[in-house]
Amino acid sequence: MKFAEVLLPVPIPKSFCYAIPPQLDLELVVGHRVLVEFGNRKMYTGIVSEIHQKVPEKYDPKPILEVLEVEPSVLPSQIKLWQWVADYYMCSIGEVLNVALPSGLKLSSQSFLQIHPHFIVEENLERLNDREFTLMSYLEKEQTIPYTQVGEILEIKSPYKTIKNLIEMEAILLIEKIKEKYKPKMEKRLRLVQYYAEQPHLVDKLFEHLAKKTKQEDALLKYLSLVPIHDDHLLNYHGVNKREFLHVGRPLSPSSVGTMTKNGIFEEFERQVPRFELSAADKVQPTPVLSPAQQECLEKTIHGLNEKNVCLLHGVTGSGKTEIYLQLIKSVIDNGEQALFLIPEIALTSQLVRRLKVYFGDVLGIYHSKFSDNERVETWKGVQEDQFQVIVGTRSSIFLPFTDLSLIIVDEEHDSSYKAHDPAPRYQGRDLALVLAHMHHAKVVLGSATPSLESYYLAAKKKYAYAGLHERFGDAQLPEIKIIDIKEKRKQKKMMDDFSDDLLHELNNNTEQGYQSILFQNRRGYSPYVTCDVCNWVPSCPSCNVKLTYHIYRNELRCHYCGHKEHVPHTCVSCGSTNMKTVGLGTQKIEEGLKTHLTDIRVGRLDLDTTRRKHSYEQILTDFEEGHIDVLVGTQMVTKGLDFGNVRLVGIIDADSMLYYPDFRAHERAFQLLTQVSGRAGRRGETGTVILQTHQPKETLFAKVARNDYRNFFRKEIKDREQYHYPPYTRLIKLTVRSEKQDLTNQASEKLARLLVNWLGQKRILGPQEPGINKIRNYFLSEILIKLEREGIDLKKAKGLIQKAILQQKEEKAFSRVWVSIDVDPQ
Ligand SMILES: Nc1ncnc2c1ncn2[C@@H]1O[C@H](COP(=O)(O)OP(=O)(O)OP(=O)(O)O)[C@@H](O)[C@H]1O
Ligand SMILES: [Zn+2]
Repeated sequence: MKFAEVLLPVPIPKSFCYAIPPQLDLELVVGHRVLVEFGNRKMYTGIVSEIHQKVPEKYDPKPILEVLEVEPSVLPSQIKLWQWVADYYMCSIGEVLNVALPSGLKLSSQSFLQIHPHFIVEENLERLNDREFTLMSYLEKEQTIPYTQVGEILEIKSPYKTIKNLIEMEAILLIEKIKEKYKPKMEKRLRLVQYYAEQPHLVDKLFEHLAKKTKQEDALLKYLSLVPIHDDHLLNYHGVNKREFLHVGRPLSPSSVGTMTKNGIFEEFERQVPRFELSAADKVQPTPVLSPAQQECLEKTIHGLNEKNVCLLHGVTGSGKTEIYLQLIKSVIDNGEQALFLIPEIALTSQLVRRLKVYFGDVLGIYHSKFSDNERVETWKGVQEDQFQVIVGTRSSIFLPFTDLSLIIVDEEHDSSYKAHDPAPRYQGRDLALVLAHMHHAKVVLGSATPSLESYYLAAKKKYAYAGLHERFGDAQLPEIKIIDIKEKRKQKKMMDDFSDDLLHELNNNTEQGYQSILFQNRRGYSPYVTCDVCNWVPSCPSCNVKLTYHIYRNELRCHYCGHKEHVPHTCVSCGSTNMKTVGLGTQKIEEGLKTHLTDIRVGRLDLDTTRRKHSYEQILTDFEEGHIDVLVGTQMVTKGLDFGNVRLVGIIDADSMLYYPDFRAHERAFQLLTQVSGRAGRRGETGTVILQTHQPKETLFAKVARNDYRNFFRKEIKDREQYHYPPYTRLIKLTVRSEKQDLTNQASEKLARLLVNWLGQKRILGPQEPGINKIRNYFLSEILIKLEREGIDLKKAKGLIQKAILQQKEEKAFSRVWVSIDVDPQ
């Protein structure tokens, strides 16, 4: 008898043993998706992680019900990675599986039954017992029913036997019904019938024919101006988007165009809208020629990779790091191997994909959290079957089934969106990329204009190779950064609301000369709210301990943690006064202010509120790129890798708030953000300008940003980290204790902290303390921070003790409704 260890998507840190029925014995291998029963009548898709002959001692294993595929979807190397993630990030392998595997590959008790297409109930009445007959009649009526309903229909507890008989009889099929059906988006297009397109002289005849029908003539003219078939008749093949043809530019009469279609001049056809539209011909182009400085940097990188496997590519903003990545990826493709190009969450734009598609064509696959299940499964299969040699994707693409990975590029490696928060595993994509590479003997390039302190530290210690690129591509220079003293300006009455005279002047000037500008406002920790002018009462969220944020357009208050909304109160709940006023400074207020001070300027806004819908982020950037927006106001979103040649001015409304964020990374973040946003200015041709407004013009960090002096920034920051025992000198693990009662949370966290102090020592435990926001979604929170040394400590043992402490506490009855989440390397 053989057994299989099966991984299930449940938060229990182990695999589960199932018996392999004899008929499945030959086909089953590690990595297969199988259907199993778990708990009471629940069915799950599991992944076989091991096949063995050890008979379980304590229980009688249930059998595997089905093998769901011929070729396994998961590779043994992936299971190894999942296990690593579970161990390092202190969660169950089931939780990893849950994040790693696209939902399209996870069948669960939500599976469906359906009549086998060849089975006719009337002809088989004698073979069916009563129960089976009841179920089949039901199915004839309903077509498909969920597995979970079968018990109810038959009024029995465990319906599996009935189902199994019916499957064996080939009376029914078990199917995986995908919740979100993949519907390709179609568009209606229009083109000349091929007959005319191939013989342009006939088109001239056509004009004679249409001489008195001006509307039709008009339509034909417009078509020919859009699709110059006289130059190249092949252009006709793609035709034009029908709706745009009718309504964009000179409008046409739909009925005339309809007549022309009826008369066989135009023809309509449908085309699937590509997920990322390609503008150029779908031909693969040669990668760009590198400048001498880029070439040198490329050679240094290759040399570095050969020596150390990991290379930090530190290139100033606009230096053309992407072009260097392209060369590296190109040689991977030529060798017939795979490359993974990781980018931060928001940076996956059609701008970038278009750029890459042009060079790599069909071997480029895309993987994104915003894709539907089916799209993700498509990419998954494409990687496994070697259809894709290059994957560009966000952090979850680390979990794809690579067979022959030889290079990983982590672009903007400092970006905090590489870190996953909830749910577990709370992994750091950059760090995990290094682990994945190690498993595949692949190389890693970490690229950034503002490297994370950790990566630069390791490069300085010669653990990583280092390749610098200190100049911008072409003749472009780094922008000139002007520091403006807000306090001084106020004194001189030269502040108009939030704008200094210099900023308004530059904005005006820049726009008049036909250039574009970006205005950055870091809203984090400094958002607009409503307050009572008499008693200072501020409305807050009923379920979270936070102030509500004011949204000017809808004139309402919103909680940014749970989404709660309410009307702006007219009277103060606390003192009854009617003097309610708005305070604070968000992107919305900047946008409004700008419109009043510079009336002729077209302003756009890019932040969480304007980009909630699936394509709105793209849309705003396209509008900006096409010049429909003069000034783009935004949060951190405007800082990430945007490459617009026409931007010459960047304004930073208030640089100070970032410095005081209660986090040991505050200075690092501020340096990175300010440098990155400044780097959007003057990327081609004329040198850009940055106006940085602050109340502390003497702050040395700003001077370092202005001089682009990463090295001195690093020197000071790393000293502080060493002195106060923070990463990269230590490792942090953050525990968040959570319950519905404040007392209970406090008791539990204090007790847990005491236990940890006993086991790990006083100096390694900080807290418990209430976080700045101590109540979210009706749960009260408390945090414990554990600091572990980098060296000379048994990390595995320490983590084991932490887990044991949490478990031990959970077993106490008083704390059964307390939850503790673990965040290793919090960010
Ligand atoms: N060798 C080259 N040939 C042609 N164009 C280039 C070359 N190198 C860079 N460029 C152009 O210069 C601009 C900046 O390059 P890129 O976006 O790769 O910079 P980056 O280093 O990624 O900057 P950032 O860190 O600011 O995002 C791009 O528009 C790019 O197309
Ligand atoms: Zn809330």
